[in-house]
Amino acid sequence: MRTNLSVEEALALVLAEARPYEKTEELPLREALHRVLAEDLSSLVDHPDQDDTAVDGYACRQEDTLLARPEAPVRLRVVGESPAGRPFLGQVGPKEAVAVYTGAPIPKGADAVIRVEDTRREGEEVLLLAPASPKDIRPKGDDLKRGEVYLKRGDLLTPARLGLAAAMGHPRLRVYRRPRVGILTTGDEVVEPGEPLPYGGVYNSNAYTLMGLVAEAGGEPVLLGKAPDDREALKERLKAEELDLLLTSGGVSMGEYDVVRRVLEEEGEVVFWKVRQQPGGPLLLARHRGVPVLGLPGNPVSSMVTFFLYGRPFLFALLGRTDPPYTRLRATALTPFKGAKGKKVFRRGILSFQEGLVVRTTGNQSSGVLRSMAVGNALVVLPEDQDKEAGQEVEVIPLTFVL
Ligand SMILES: Nc1nc2c(c(=O)[nH]1)N[C@H]1C(S)=C(S)[C@@H](COP(=O)(O)OP(=O)(O)OC[C@H]3O[C@@H](n4cnc5c(N)ncnc54)[C@H](O)[C@@H]3O)O[C@H]1N2
Ligand code: MOO
Repeated sequence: MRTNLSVEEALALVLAEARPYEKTEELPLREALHRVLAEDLSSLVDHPDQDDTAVDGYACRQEDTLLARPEAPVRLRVVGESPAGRPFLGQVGPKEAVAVYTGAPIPKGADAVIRVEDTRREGEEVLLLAPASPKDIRPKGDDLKRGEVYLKRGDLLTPARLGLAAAMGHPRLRVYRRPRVGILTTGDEVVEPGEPLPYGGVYNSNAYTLMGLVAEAGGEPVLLGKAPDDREALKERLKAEELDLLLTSGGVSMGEYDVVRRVLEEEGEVVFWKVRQQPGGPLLLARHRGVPVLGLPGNPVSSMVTFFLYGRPFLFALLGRTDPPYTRLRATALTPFKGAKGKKVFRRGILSFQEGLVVRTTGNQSSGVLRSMAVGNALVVLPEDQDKEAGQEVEVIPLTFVL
């Protein structure tokens, strides 16, 4: 077992646990939002499927219209119309025009379009007050070319990408199944909200913060409740759930892991324990029957921060996601931030934009103060042995994308 690792060493070991993940399913478009594509997607069509018009107006031959001016309009005969969805199938000859509507194919023979605002209609004729031009023609394949790959395996299906998949003609998409992430609570003092709080008791908040973070990271949270006192019962429980990652909360500070630790020892191995960081110093990585286990420290802030910094990147790596698990920005500190000797520190801050990015502290930075995570929207990263004063630049990791 390794111990006292740097954040970077610990993250590398966690990511090394991400084995190729092959669990996929096919979903209709309407169910695929925020899932991750499991295959490259190429377009089944050209879009537009032929040259079409980007404006309402008249399609004609440019050479007929070159001299058109408001004082000397050019007169063309309107031989038909081509609304979107009902294309004009004839030919546009010299001195002829076809009324076209945005999205309609350009009829054969025409090579230019004039906007309706630059024309005057007189019965079967149209007067052009300016020359027609090809600039409002969208060439075939301008947006999508048949056979070309526009979405990649590992791409998160955002609303725009879901629309793009639809535009390419795909009714169903092969996506990764959400990795199943077990959340196991430990601690005799921990009780469920709704139960009476015993002397020295604490309500279980970690199960719910972790449930939310797992879902946000694309996983399927599997709430396993509190670790039973009985080793065999815990083994059966874990076997039945077929997990891709197991999170435990609490009981890691002095390596006393009770039932959980003994099950891990009997059926698995501990890869590392303790990282030079705060909060989250006592983080533990283990393996249990091929499933990586992150032993998250019980303090509410520590369990959230360690999941965000290690669990979330693990899930992204597992699915080969093309977007990063989090971003790093630089902001000006509005308040001082205290570092720690020999440890990388992650303070909670409120990040906002005031001519530039600025960040201020959420107040009490104790690992037991969950409010700091609820009020804050970013982690302020302090390298080992470094305090930051107000006015200095700091590294920040946004926790949400709403500032
Ligand atoms: N002698 C030492 N004591 C501690 C050390 C140390 O190095 N030496 N490390 C401290 C650090 S740092 C942390 S973080 C915590 C980690 O503790 P554990 O992972 O062992 O967690 P617990 O002791 O079980 O609980 C800590 C704290 O969190 C509360 N808790 C636990 N589970 C939940 C839950 N599901 N929901 C809400 N709150 C929970 C628990 O009541 C405790 O207050 O250890 C330090 N101690
Ligand atoms: O490292 Mo512990 O996570 O401060 O509270």
